[in-house]
Amino acid sequence: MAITFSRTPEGDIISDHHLIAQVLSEALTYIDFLKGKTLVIKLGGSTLEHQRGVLQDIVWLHALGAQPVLVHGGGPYINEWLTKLNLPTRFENGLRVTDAQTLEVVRMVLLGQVNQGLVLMASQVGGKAVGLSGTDGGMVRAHIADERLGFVGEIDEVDPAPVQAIINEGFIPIVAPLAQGPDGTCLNINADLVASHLSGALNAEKLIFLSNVAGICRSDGSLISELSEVDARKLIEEGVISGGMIPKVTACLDALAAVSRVHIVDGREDHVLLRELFTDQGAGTMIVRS
Ligand SMILES: Nc1ncnc2c1ncn2[C@@H]1O[C@H](COP(=O)(O)OP(=O)(O)O)[C@@H](O)[C@H]1O
Ligand SMILES: CC(=O)N[C@@H](CCC(=O)OP(=O)(O)O)C(=O)O
Repeated sequence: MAITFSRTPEGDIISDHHLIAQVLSEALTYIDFLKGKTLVIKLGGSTLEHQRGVLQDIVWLHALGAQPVLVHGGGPYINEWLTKLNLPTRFENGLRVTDAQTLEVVRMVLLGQVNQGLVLMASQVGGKAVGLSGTDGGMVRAHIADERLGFVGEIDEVDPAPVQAIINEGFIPIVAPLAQGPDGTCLNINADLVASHLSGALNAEKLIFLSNVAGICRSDGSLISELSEVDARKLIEEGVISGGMIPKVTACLDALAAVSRVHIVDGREDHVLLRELFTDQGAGTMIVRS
């Protein structure tokens, strides 16, 4: 193999071999640290078209000894099916207004289409995944908090046992955001909130949101690399954080009670998970306790 040479920003000449050794030694510390640690990764519906690359990284993380748990959304896919069926799409503060007919579509799309598609894709990239939703084993229990939103749940509790059993058997759990209501009904839950509650219940090391933006941005579009709880609430009040970013940031803030590292990163970027987890500089926006 031919060795090529390049210059560092400081002007020093280094070889490819030198670079590879540098990257590996930086990564090895993180690889060692993440062994046996639970990582909850939320893949937004906005980013599902990049699922192959994301799943490849997740399968590698699993092979390296970490315990990744994937929670997925599917908002745009639900919208697409509602349009095909001539049903309306309506959101209030980033949450879907869900009547009985909409709930049927939500269940079919999230479980029948998105969840199963992810499980099959994980297998295509060499992993073994098991798909489930919050209704399985009564994992996510919720109640209707606001009648105006219809069958949308507010989470009461999460029992991590079904996901933990899947992890213990050596599989990667892939979770759809549905919940059991008080009388055994099915409720629609925003996937960001499921990811946040599940990360707390699993005592996860990290919670990472993959979305279709570089991270949280200011009103001029520039990226905020670190955001405190107080500033996050201010940006929501000012309307700088809006739409689907509201439940995401709310979920991040809720998670901070139990999980010390919460990130929002750009799921469209190749290997963003590996960059976030295995390099010193990280990626996207990190939300920190005030
Ligand atoms: N301050 C902000 N910074 C970045 N994105 C924002 C902000 N406010 C609103 N958004 C919107 O939030 C969207 C991400 O939320 P959402 O569409 O629900 O994604 P996902 O499907 O990944 O959960 C972005 O595409 C962007 O349009
Ligand atoms: C109550 C509520 O809003 N549920 C979401 C569930 C899917 C989701 O969260 O998908 P994203 O990650 O793509 O936003 C919905 O019906 O769209």
